[in-house]
Amino acid sequence: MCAKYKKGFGYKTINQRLPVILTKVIDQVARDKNDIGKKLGAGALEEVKDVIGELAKLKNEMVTNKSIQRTGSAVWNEYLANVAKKSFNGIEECVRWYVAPWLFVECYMYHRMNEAFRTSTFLKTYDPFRGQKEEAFFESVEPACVLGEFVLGSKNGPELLKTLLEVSLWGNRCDLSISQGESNAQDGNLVDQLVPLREKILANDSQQVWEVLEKVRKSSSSPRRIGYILDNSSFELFTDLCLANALLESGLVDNVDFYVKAQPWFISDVLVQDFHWLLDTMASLTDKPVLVQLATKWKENVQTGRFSVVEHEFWTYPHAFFEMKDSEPALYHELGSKAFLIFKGDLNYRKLIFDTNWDFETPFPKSLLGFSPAPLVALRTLKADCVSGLPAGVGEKLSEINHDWMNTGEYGLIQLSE
Ligand SMILES: O=P(O)(O)OC[C@H]1O[C@](O)(CO)[C@@H](O)[C@@H]1O
Ligand SMILES: [Mn+2]
Repeated sequence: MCAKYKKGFGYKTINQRLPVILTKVIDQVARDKNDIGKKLGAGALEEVKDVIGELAKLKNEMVTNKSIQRTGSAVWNEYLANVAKKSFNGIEECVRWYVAPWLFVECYMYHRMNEAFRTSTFLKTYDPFRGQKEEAFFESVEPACVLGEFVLGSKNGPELLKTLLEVSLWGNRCDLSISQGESNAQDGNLVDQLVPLREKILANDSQQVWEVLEKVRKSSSSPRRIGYILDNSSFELFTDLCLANALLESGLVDNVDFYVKAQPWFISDVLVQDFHWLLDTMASLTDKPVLVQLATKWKENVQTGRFSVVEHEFWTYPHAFFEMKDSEPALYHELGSKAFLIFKGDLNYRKLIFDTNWDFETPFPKSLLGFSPAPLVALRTLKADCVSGLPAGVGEKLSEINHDWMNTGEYGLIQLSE
């Protein structure tokens, strides 16, 4: 899929969404300029100007449909060469913003943005999205308290697990990329919304997920460790922690390894510091005892290693996941050592199914193209126009009602591949 078809979501993304997102990054850096200068001195101030120049250049390349440029990253250059080889007779110059695969181009924008920061001296670890992520959590403190009370007051077992799979799924509606950085917090009590939302789950394997996890619980291999490939910070991360908490406390698994991005990504994606920020912030909200209680528990899990946070550059590469086995065999092997994997969100889903226009009814495991390090579940609200594994007729019916149904975040999936 690429951005050349004006009716597709790819076109809208390259033509409207990404320029807005990048402009906001430039504005943010410009706003932070004086602070950075005051804190770090004149050298830093000069550098901020250079970074803004780089970002403006990037925006110009995007809106004028220039060729995708090589960068300082061998991995990205090799991927670009392969895209050229596969679709453009090897001519890299022909790989332009509107004709290159959409997934590649969208990731490339964030890669180039990060390169501008990372190659600087003073702004190496600057995260232009930090403020938005933090604000998003403060906007969802009330729904988080309600959910926290629910989690603490519930009995472990299949019902709670299935409920929390849905909670974590709908947490994925709160990403800041779909809203181009505008506030997109959880609205109201999510637990109460679950029943009416259920009809929006187009494929729901939560019972089978429970059965697979029961097998994990009974298995002799110890410790029973799962990998949780996270997506967004703030309320979504809170829902993920609630699910992980239930997995531990029900005795289904012993350890949860959370995989996070190593660079600011798609605005709201979790970085290591976002993970710890959330726990520290919850612990500091003394007028919200339920959040303090959960933070204490989860910090203890981090200290004892029952929770761990792992960053890996692969999650900010352009590769589809079926390519991981060859391009990042060590990570594939590492995921293969887990008893179960949870993949969150739209971008991870697109990478799982190679961002391909599958027939709606193609079985989900088949659309993973051989990616199968361990049994896995995808929890994803649909925010891009690709999907697989739908029951007969469902996709066709929804297309008749609203041609944009795959891009709105209104529908969800809980899909298992054993
Ligand atoms: O945070 P998520 O669920 O991966 O969504 C990321 C965003 O990227 C996209 O996949 C592509 O732009 C959107 O559809 C979505 O807004
Ligand atoms: Mn995201």
